[in-house]
Amino acid sequence: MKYGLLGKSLKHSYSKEIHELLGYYKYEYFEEDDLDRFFKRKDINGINVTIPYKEDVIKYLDEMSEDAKKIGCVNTIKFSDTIKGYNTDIDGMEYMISRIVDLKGKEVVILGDGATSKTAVECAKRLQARTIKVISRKGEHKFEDVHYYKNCDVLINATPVGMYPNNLKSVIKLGKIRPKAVFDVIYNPNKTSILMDCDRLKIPNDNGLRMLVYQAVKACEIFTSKKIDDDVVENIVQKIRTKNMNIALVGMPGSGKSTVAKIIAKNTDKELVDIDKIITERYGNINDIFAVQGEKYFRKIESEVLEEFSKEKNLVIATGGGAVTVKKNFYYLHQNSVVYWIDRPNSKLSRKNRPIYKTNTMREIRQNRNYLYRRFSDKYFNNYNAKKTAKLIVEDFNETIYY
Ligand SMILES: Nc1ncnc2c1ncn2[C@@H]1O[C@H](COP(=O)(O)OP(=O)(O)O)[C@@H](O)[C@H]1O
Ligand SMILES: O=C(O)C1=C[C@@H](OP(=O)(O)O)[C@@H](O)[C@H](O)C1
Ligand SMILES: [Mg+2]
Repeated sequence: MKYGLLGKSLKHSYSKEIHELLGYYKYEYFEEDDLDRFFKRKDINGINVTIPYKEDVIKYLDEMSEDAKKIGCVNTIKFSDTIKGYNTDIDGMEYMISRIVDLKGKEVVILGDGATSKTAVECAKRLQARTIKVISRKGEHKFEDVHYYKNCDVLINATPVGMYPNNLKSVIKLGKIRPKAVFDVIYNPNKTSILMDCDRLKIPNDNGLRMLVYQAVKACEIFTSKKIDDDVVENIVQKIRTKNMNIALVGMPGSGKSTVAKIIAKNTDKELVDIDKIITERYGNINDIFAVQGEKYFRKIESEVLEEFSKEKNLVIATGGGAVTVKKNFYYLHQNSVVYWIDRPNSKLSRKNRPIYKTNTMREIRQNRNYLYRRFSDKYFNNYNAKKTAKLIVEDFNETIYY
């Protein structure tokens, strides 16, 4: 019995993890250049199909489901007496959307015109949207004209722009359009720049993880002829988020970020990334950097290191106390992290080896930064006792990533 995913570059896929959590079979990755060769294999029972083969596989099929025919894309194939293609992406998309908004009678704008966009169009039709506009780079309606649809109800990003490792790229700016709900089929990073802007503007949104898990569950049902509960979907979504998302700490210099982050890493399977430590390893002592090249240069390299690490997964990130003074660091951090502000009273803050306290008093720093710590963080904890703080943060993280 062989099950797996057919595609070209599958390093970052979550499919193996999802299917194996379902527990019915082992799941392999088939990275193939030659589809003729693959479809000659006799040992395959079921596969999922991903970029770039969702249309290319059609010629090898004996039958197709109605949805697959309508969309013209196949993401699931069952091999029995015949080879039958299905599209369960559309079911995943329906699940993702319908948890948040009823599409009936709504004006929908879809970004992109590739395979996922075709799925989104059929999904919007199935859910009885009033109007469906596809905008793309080269099509009839263009990304730069997105402002024509300023008052649309629902926006769906069906492009891969902004997907890891090209984090924070986006085909449109949300300011030009004010939908009432937004969906992004991307799930790595957890939040694309569009979704972070939605959070800021309190626009309901979801990323593509639920769609991904749900399409896998529907594929599994096809493979095994078993019915799987929606609870299982939510359970897997939570497990993947717990494993993939980061915990990031911000707060005053000397408030215990490095200490608490170390304890969290010890007590979870998350890897510790102390931004100051990496800067020291790469560029030398932080006191010397402040003394020789100055604070501005330090902020530049701090941002670069933060950008590099904060798009990775399953980390505990201890930031330096001044990370909040650079605006773009907000986006670096929030794409994959729940951000915690930890604090201690001024009298308890450590000054040792902290060049920032040479040029500014503690009061000044607090005055300049407290509102930034508040703005940057999702939650606040008084770091009264480092072990306790670490424990409370992990508990909170496990609860809050479930949304
Ligand atoms: N809750 C706490 N109680 C007492 N000392 C603490 C606590 N948290 C951290 N410390 C101590 O404070 C100092 C600064 O901690 P550190 O983790 O380096 O802070 P930051 O990374 O925020 O600058 C260290 O000596 C650390 O052991
Ligand atoms: O607050 C700041 O401006 C700084 C805090 C330090 O990190 P800690 O907060 O870990 O002390 C370190 O990044 C650097 O000395 C600058
Ligand atoms: Mg530190």
